[in-house]
Amino acid sequence: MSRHKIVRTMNLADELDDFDGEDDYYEEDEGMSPADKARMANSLRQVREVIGDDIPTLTDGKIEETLWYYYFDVERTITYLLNQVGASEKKKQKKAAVPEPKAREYFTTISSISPEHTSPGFWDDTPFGSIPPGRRGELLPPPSPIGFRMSGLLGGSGIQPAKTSKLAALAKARNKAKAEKASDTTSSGTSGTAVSLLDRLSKKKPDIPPATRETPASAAPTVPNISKLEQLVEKTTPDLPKNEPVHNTPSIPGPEPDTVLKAAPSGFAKSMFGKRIDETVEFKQEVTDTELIYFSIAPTQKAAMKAKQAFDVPSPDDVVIAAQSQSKGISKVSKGEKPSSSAITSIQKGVEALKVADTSEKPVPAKIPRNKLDVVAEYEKSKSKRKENANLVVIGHVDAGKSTLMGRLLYDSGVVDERTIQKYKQEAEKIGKSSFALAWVLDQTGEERARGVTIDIAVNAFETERGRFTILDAPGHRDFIPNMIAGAAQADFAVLVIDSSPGEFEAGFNVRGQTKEHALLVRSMGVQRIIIAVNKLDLMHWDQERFDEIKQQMSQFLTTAGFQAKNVSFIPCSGLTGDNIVRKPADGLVPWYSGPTLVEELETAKPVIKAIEKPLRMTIADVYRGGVTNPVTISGRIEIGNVQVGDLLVVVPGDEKATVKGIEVDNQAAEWAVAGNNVQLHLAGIEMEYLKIGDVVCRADSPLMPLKEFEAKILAFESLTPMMIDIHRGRLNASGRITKLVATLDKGNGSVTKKKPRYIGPGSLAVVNIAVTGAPLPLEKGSKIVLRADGLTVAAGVVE
Ligand SMILES: Nc1nc2c(ncn2[C@@H]2O[C@H](COP(=O)(O)OP(=O)(O)OP(=O)(O)O)[C@@H](O)[C@H]2O)c(=O)[nH]1
Repeated sequence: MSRHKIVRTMNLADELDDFDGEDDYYEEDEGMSPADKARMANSLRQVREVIGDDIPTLTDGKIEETLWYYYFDVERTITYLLNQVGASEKKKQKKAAVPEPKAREYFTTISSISPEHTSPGFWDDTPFGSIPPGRRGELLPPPSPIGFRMSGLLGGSGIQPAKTSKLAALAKARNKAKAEKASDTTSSGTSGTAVSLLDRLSKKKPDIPPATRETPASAAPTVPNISKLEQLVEKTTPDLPKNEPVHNTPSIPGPEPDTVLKAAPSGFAKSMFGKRIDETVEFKQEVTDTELIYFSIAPTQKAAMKAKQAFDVPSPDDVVIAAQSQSKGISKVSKGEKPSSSAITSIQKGVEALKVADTSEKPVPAKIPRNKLDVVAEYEKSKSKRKENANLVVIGHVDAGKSTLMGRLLYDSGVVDERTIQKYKQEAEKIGKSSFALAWVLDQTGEERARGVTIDIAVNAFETERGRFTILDAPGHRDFIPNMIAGAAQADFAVLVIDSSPGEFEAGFNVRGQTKEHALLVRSMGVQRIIIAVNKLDLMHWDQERFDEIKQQMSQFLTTAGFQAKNVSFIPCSGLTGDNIVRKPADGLVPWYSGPTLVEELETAKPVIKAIEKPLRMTIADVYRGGVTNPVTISGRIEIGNVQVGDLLVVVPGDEKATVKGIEVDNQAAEWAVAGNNVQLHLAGIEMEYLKIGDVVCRADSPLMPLKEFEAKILAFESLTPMMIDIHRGRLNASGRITKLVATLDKGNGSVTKKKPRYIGPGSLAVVNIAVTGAPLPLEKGSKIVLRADGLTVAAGVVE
């Protein structure tokens, strides 16, 4: 799988180390960067100007901590402090008059605090995020918690636990259950805790057995280094004929030159999807001209070159897709052949259909009953008449401006009208969040609006002359990563939004930020094309240096994360002002930029070719009652295959069947739909309770067989041991356990480097055995999965 080219030929840990720079990691321990400090001083002054001495006990430290929590958002900090801390002061004063038992206890604690620590200088000697243990228990509980993590922020004692969203509460409950299970596990000799790769890098590296230790990389290469390397790679990589695709089966006529891929699967691809060599073999490295250069340059440069080279060849996904496109030609040739269906059970056929990377086998042509349409032929006929649909997932660190940017895009492209925006503005002003009016186009729930964060994926669509785009606005907050994974699983490409304002890019890019995790995740889910929207440049007076600085750091990281340079582009923009989103910036505003707007860039991104001939697979994203005529409706994106009115479907897990009564593609009634379409299927003959979000619908004659236990080839992002995990596949999210570490594999050729390892290090490719805790899951060979533990994404991989 191409996504795992992330670390195809390199040590991911070392690469992250290189590109983060040591400073990033020590930053966590040593406090804020100079830029953060300057921003903090400025923001503190602004807050003080507004609040003055209204809240006598409000220390600069508390303001600073709140500012830090809100990433220097002065408006939100003031709102919070006035509403919450101010209110608590008043309550405290009232309570002091008639102390109740609880309040007395509370004041006893306070009175025991040494005088120097109760003064406004309480925080003066305290670095952010590093409260001396002696002072921790002495902080005031938040009187009226405002939501997730607030009690943590203000050192809440738990007297009044923070209100959490349903999602957060669920996550909390799950984590608690997981922790309990993990402690059971630990007592039986296995560790349930994932050691964060980033933590590992930020601190002392643990002792790694010599056999698995990899060469540490040196300092981060600079952009000039990269471009020199790119030139070297270009010089030394044999030229592939630009319009001549290289296929595994060269005799089969291929698809259009611009839609096919240009080389055989890479070594890592073969490792990820090919057969495992079950012997511990000696790995003889093929030495090419390019390899020879590697040996004469620094390890980091070598890694960067390898990454570039790795992603300049087609991914295994691409190879499969190309082969699948070819299969149209094959089916024409072999139409007269007798299908061997009698010998193969329908389940096997389903699994066979998803067989990855074996493109030499001729697929058995689907038998089309007399009264049924040949959907593939219909699709071919209709192609020229309809606009291609592409799904784009919008990702990025919390508050980077994703929703605002997409709200702006929908507004400026006419999807949302002036009246609606005005209404949102007024409503937002009422609750003191006027700057969020555009974001409200996407953040529709009360909770999202009140908290100013996106929780679930918002789906919207807009059209340009060239194409139709479905936007999946993913939440940036780390608590909602599972929702973000669900969005990424349905995406053709990604828009990564970066906040360019001082300290914000750094906050998103460092260890705790979501910029890197999101980028790695979307790549892991198979997304190849990424557009970086360098946002909020209005706050930076459209400073070219800042844009270049972000571009340089991001390019280096994205190359390491497995994106080919040609699939990465950077757009300077401001979602709030709308400059360079749909319309060009005003004359003279950005003199140094003459490139495309964000929408123009989106139009150049081609949707991924889908396997439409294969048996149907669609994960249910939503289930609802559609009225008298359409009693039960499911929605989702068809991942593989096609569907037509009259098809008999089966819902997996389980064997409940339903007939397709009607289809809507992009809200338009249709007779059929193919992979890549966002659809609503109106079903007959099934009750709603048999349809669950995350279930997979298949054609009844080609179902998949749910799995209770399976082997997966995974790329570890964190250290893994036999441990409790959450298994994610799009909307599906279930708990399970890594029961066995089967082997670690060589990333170059897939051979086993170590059988039954004691642990799997970050950046390693490995085979593990996974047992599902509850009911079997609708997974099959080739299903892409993400594994999470303790709130971290610990691995991504593919079911073997
Ligand atoms: N000056 C300026 N502010 C912006 C811009 N884009 C967004 N903002 C502000 O940044 C804040 C956060 O914006 P959102 O759009 O909610 O951010 P988000 O990334 O969608 O947030 P989550 O979905 O919760 O992660 C709001 O106050 C916006 O008004 C911009 O281009 N310029």
